[in-house]
Amino acid sequence: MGFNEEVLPSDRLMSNELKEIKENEVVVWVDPLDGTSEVALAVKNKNLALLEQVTVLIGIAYKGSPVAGIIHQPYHSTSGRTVWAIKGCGVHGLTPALGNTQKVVVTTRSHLSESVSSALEALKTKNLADNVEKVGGAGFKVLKVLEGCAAYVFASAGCKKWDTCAVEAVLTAAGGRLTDISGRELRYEQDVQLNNTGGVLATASWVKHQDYINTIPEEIKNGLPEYSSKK
Ligand SMILES: Nc1ncnc2c1ncn2[C@@H]1O[C@H](COP(=O)(O)O)[C@@H](OP(=O)(O)O)[C@H]1O
Ligand SMILES: [Mg+2]
Repeated sequence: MGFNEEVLPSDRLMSNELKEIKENEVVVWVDPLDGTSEVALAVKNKNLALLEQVTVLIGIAYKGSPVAGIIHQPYHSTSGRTVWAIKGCGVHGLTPALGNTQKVVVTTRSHLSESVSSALEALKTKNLADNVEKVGGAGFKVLKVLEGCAAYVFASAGCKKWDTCAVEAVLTAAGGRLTDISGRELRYEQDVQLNNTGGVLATASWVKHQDYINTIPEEIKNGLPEYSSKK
């Protein structure tokens, strides 16, 4: 990727801050097919409804933080939809829910583990999860959070930076938050470790992120260490 230096510096409308961005400070994280297991299952079982859970994710990080994201959902309704956000410019393609009568928590359908189940049980006891829905894909789960679910909880280590960069940008623009399950920020520099080893916790704007962090038991958090942000 490069900048067209003949165009950008000559654009008088562009702020100095934007002109000063260096190429190596920008990283684009792409997941061309999020919800891979769901695609496989949809084909195997001829269950085309599962294709709704498939998304294409493009996230842009600047100095390690997500600043823009695109979540494209090709099989939404009849013609698909594209939900996107740029830091400071709001969310487009969907109107984020401002609350809900129930706190529905979404989690993995195909990568369940003991730590994921235990974290969900703990949240239920503190009324932070009235119901749990198991669905595929990081993109689809964050769309569910934007549309009225309270949180996306994945207390396990398999999720990657390309699963979370775009969705974090969109969720943050909607007033929500995405961290690991211990509340640590996820980093997106180009030489960062690829796995989100500390798990994923994404919450809607209308619930308290810290309540979810405080409720997930310490032994689960300690079982998911975040290694050095550099390889
Ligand atoms: N145990 C595991 N092994 C491999 N990938 C995993 C994993 N757990 C989570 N993931 C990753 O997290 C993403 C969301 O998982 P899930 O749908 O189970 O919530 C998956 O995206 P993909 O569907 O693009 O592979 C996959 O990259
Ligand atoms: Mg993925």
